[in-house]
Amino acid sequence: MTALHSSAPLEPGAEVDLVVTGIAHGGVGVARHEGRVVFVADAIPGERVRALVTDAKKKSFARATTVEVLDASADRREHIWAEASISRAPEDRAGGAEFGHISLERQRSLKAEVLADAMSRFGGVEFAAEGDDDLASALAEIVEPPPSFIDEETDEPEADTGLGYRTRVRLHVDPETGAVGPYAARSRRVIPVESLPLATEGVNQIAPLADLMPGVETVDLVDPSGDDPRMLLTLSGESQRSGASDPIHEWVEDRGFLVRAGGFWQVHRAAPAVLFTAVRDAVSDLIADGRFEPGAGNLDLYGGAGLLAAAVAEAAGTGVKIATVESDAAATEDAAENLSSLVGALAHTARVDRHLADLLKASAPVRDRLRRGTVVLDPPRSGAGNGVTAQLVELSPMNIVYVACDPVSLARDTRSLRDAGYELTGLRAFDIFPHTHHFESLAVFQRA
Ligand SMILES: C[S@@+](CC[C@H](N)C(=O)[O-])C[C@H]1O[C@@H](n2cnc3c(N)ncnc32)[C@H](O)[C@@H]1O
Repeated sequence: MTALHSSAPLEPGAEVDLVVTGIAHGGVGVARHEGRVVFVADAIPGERVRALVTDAKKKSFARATTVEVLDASADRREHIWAEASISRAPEDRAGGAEFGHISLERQRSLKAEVLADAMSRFGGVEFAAEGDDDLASALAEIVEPPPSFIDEETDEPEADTGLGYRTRVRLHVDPETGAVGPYAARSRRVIPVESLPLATEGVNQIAPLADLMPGVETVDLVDPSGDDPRMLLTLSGESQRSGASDPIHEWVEDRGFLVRAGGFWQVHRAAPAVLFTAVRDAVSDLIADGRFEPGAGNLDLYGGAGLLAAAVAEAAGTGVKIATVESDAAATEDAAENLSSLVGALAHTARVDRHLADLLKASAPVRDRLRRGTVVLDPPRSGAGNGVTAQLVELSPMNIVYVACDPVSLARDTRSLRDAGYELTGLRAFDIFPHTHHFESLAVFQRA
């Protein structure tokens, strides 16, 4: 039986037995079958699994999904979401919790491996163990867990379950049946589910999981820290979401932010505070090293509603000069409001590449102020990219504080910045998407 599976050809629909030896970007295991790489979903490095081949078009690699665990890892757990478990057929598994079958500690060490591997292969940065630590334990500490919340009933810190954190969830509607649910992993098939274990209680209370919603395309559930949870609907064939521009309030510790219901806001209920604090601390370190000038041309690129510019101001004082650049006009309006207590803050609606192109044509005194400045950037998943990175290098700010949600994009941009003479002086990572393969990183670069 095993021998038959082991030698089965790699073609869609075939089942093969695989030994999973590593983890790849995207949260999939890496195995080999007759010399060819196979990316295996729902497995853990160290396991032997039987997997269904789902895609074998490429010569260099194939894709497969675990259907049975033959030798389980000690880190395998019952999936946190019954509807995403491997007891279901691959096409019936809910997507969005692809690490939900792994212990939280191992999830974090796998994320650390992905970061270290990306930094080594694309960024030219090798992770080294410090002191008596071996590399594995040094790596294990790179990805920091989110802080515990205090349970309002017991006044004790909540257990670290990695559940109940998403304040934003998008559900989809099956165009034929009207059923509402998440997409299946790697497909656009709507999977009806009984609950959303990664989402907050507020999101779960309003989630229309048992309803049929014909004529609706997407259902966005939003649970702001300062307002009641709400649902934004996109009707079939329309691009606007109902209520998307309604103002809502978010709290980051004791600081209030105005945001649009449909605008960008960090997803984990702890994430705004985690990233605010990390950027504030990075800027405080630059100040302590005499490398930060409050009156220089400081920038918060991809600035959203101004969360990270506010973090810079918390470290550098309310007299800091800083401009946010954001393509969404409504988010820029919110940033202007959120930063209104800072006399030196400006909020621009612009694409970052276009804004930087304008700055590069500015007068010599303006260019000099920008050269003495610090750039914070928090781009979408694709990263700054070669174009914006080249513009940053030409602008040549003293420091770059880069917040990244994709480790490979960060690593690629790290190489460009290092090649241009920037030194990577700090790197942290935060597990603010538990039970998924995602995590956030913060890298600090200093001009030599
Ligand atoms: C990851 S979010 C970060 C927002 C903000 N820093 C925060 O933490 O709330 C990225 C933001 O970049 C904006 N954006 C995406 N592409 C852009 C571009 N080319 N130029 C300017 N802003 C862009 C999005 O609208 C979004 O608000």
